[in-house]
Amino acid sequence: MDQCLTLDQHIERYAHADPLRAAVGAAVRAIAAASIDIAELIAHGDLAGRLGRACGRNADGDVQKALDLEADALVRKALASVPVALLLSEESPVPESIDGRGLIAVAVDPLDGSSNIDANMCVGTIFSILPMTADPALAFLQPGSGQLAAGFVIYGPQTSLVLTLGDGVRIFTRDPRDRTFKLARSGVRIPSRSHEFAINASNQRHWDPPIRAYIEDCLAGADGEAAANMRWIGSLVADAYRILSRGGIFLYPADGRKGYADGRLRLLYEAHPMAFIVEQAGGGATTGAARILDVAARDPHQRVPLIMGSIENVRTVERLHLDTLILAERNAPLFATRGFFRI
Ligand SMILES: O=P(O)(O)OC[C@H]1O[C@](O)(COP(=O)(O)O)[C@@H](O)[C@@H]1O
Ligand SMILES: [Mg+2]
Ligand SMILES: [Mg+2]
Repeated sequence: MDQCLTLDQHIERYAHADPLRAAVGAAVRAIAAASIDIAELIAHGDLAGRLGRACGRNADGDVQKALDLEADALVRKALASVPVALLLSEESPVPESIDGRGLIAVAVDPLDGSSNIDANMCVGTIFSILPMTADPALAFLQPGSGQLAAGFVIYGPQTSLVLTLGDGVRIFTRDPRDRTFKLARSGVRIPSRSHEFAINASNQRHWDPPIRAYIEDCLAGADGEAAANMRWIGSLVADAYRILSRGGIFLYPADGRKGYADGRLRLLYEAHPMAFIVEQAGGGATTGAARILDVAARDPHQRVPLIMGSIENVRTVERLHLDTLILAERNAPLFATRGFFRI
């Protein structure tokens, strides 16, 4: 690993006189610069609880906090000087044109995990970069496999930027002394199997049979193994960072609640970039029935079930979904035995 390699130096090497790569690199640098401002805003302290104050609702109906809007403004300002053709933000109803000659389209979740702001817990910024299409209306309708780059910043005890440019995953950590990101880890790999799972268990009664069966077996200790450990932070960036560090599986499935037929997370600026990162680190990301990177959006704020992490765990969840389909076709009872592991 290159000791003390900065993000800027890494991007210079990557961009290397290629106009499309130069545009990608410029966008990553701009988002990284905005993220340093966001990190400082958060670290400055929130004495009056101002950052967590609700101030409206976004196009998707989610409550917007002051920090959601400030992060959005900072990212937007940083990208204004970059050749980005289209920008889609969680906080805007539709994609916006920025630079008619731009070569790339950027989707961004300026502030992920906003329910954690008041609790002084980790939040983040997530982004995905796609090549611009001849017809602008098609730019955000590409499958996730079309992404040129994806990343997220986690504002935690350390501020770190997790990045893939399609050649593995690197983690850069902010050095507060000179406001730069420096390479902390390269060639990040997710262990192929893990006993740690992350799901919002309060929704258990609404889950479909495959998810219910998987979690039941995690808790029971399937196949004579030790029972699994559970972690749920409620910030996708933090749950993803933990999985990149030590493995595990994250599940935000579809469930039976009104408005959750496709889960909670948004395809273009949450699931696609996370799936790209996780696959580049040797993990898997699925809806249960399809690889996330094969899914193309129908609309900008589309939601999608997201199950990602250690590849063997993800494959097990996929197998449970397939088994459900097969059993439904045969009209067979789903729970002949307690769990699907024993079908
Ligand atoms: O509150 P829930 O339903 O458990 O959802 C938590 C999930 O929602 C999110 O906060 C959604 O992201 P936003 O905060 O950007 O809307 C994820 O970070 C997290 O994984
Ligand atoms: Mg989010
Ligand atoms: Mg958000």
